[in-house]
Order: sequence, then structure tokens, then C-alpha cells
Amino acid sequence: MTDLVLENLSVLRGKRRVLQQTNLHLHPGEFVGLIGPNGAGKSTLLRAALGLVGAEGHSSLARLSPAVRARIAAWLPQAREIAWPMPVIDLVALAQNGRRDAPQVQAALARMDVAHLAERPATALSGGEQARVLMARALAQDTPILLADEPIAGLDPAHQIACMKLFAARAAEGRVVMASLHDLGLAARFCARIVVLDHGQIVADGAPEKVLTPDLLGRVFGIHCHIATVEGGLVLHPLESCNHLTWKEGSDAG
Ligand SMILES: Nc1ncnc2c1ncn2[C@@H]1O[C@H](COP(=O)(O)OP(=O)(O)OP(=O)(O)O)[C@@H](O)[C@H]1O
Repeated sequence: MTDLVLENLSVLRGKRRVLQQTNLHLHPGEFVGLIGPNGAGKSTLLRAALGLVGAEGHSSLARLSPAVRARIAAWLPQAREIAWPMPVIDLVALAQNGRRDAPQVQAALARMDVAHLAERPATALSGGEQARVLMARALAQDTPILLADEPIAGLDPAHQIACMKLFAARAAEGRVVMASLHDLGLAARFCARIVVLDHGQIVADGAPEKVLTPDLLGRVFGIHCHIATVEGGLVLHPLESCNHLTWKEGSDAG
């Protein structure tokens, strides 16, 4: 059981402070959705938490040696690039010192629905398939903390839902799972806790029904949403942008 603790974590890019004095305590068992508009600082927060960008302040992961950190935290970056045409199973097995038959490798291939692709070159897959393979590698690390930057981007709806359910299940096993997400509906439905970032600052943190109010969605995202509470959680569906993001029809059509 491992907590993730950030204290006064700040990141400077040039003269701009793109992450400001961030305090966050994530507990084992939590599936946290990190949301915010483009440029809000979600990737920066995740990278600073892992010690991958220079930051002021404290993260419980950042000062660990890479070898120790790799045993504690798995990381799925936003960029999904696979450079080498190695078989999918060997790419996933890198998470377990190359052991193809490790149970974590077999389980991760099955959970991300890529077992049937195991012998295919990882570079010869579709974008969504590659994303699932890289997610499988992160899962195969079998760490108490999993940080994922837009893990469901590019997945079809069935795999998006399966992935969100899987994250919730990993958290229920006693792990910390935090994922940046742009799909507010899926975040509302599957995350027990939502952290909202805007201009490098946490502006809300709590249960989806407390955080995802019409006021916050208008202020931070500039959207009107349909929000309903149903058995099993919140349903949230963006309907309309309510400010500067309304482009004029035909103004820039190619
Ligand atoms: N290498 C960089 N150099 C300078 N500024 C950067 C760099 N990377 C990111 N930024 C800036 O830092 C801010 C936060 O970026 P970040 O990538 O963390 O946002 P994000 O919330 O993950 O956005 P998105 O939803 O678009 O992925 C943005 O204003 C961005 O322009």
C-alpha cells in the first residue's frame, strides 16, 4: 500500500509557472480522474509527480532512484510511440525483465484485449491497438501506483469503458490510479474522485457529484452539460460551448 503525496509542487516553463503550489494526497484504493482544459497542466502535474520534469516542492516519487520508482509507479505517457518492430509480447514483457511467461504479462495482454496480437510486430498495429499494448506494458509492471496521461484517447467506446472499469478494479485492489481524461462523462461515471486543474492550479477536488457542477463546467471548461444522477452514479453529457469557443460557421472552411 503506497500513498502518493505532492506538497507545494510547482513547475516553471521559461518565466511561466505552469503548475502552481500543488498539494495532493492520493490514497490506496482511489481511482482519481485528473481533468482540465487543454494546457491546464495535467501532463505537467503527472510528470512532475514522477520526477520527469524539474519542479520545486516535494513529490513522494520524484527523489526515488529510477529502479525503485519503476517498482512503485507505472507511467503511461500521452505520446504513444513504439520505435522498434518487436513482437507485442516482448514489448509487454519488458515490464517483467523480458519474461514472456510471467503471469503479469499474460494477465495484462488479456486485460487489454491484445493477447491475439502477441506475436505481431508492435509497430504494425493500429493507433488504438498500440495504445492498448502500451497500457498492457504499464499494467504488467504490477505497481502500487499507476499514472496515465489520457489513457483512453484513441480507443473505441467499448475499449474505453473496459479500460475505465479496469482502472477502477485496480484501484479497488488497493492501488493508487490517477488518469488525465478529457471524456468528462466517463470520468464522472468511473472515477470516485475528480481533481480539476485550471491554469496550473487545482480548483476543485472531490466526488464527481460535488465537483462537476454546472457552474464549474461553465467556468473552467466553457461548456453547458446535461447532468443527471442515475443509479450507480452521475451521467454527464457536454451539450454546447458557452463562450469564446463558438466558431463562426463557414468562417474557416477548407
Ligand atoms: N516543453 C514546454 N515548454 C514550454 N511550455 C510548455 C512545455 N510543455 C508544456 N508547456 C506549457 O505548459 C502548460 C501546461 O501544459 P500541459 O501539457 O501540462 O497541459 P495539459 O493540461 O496536459 O494539456 P492537454 O490537455 O492539451 O494535453 C501549457 O501552457 C503548455 O503550453
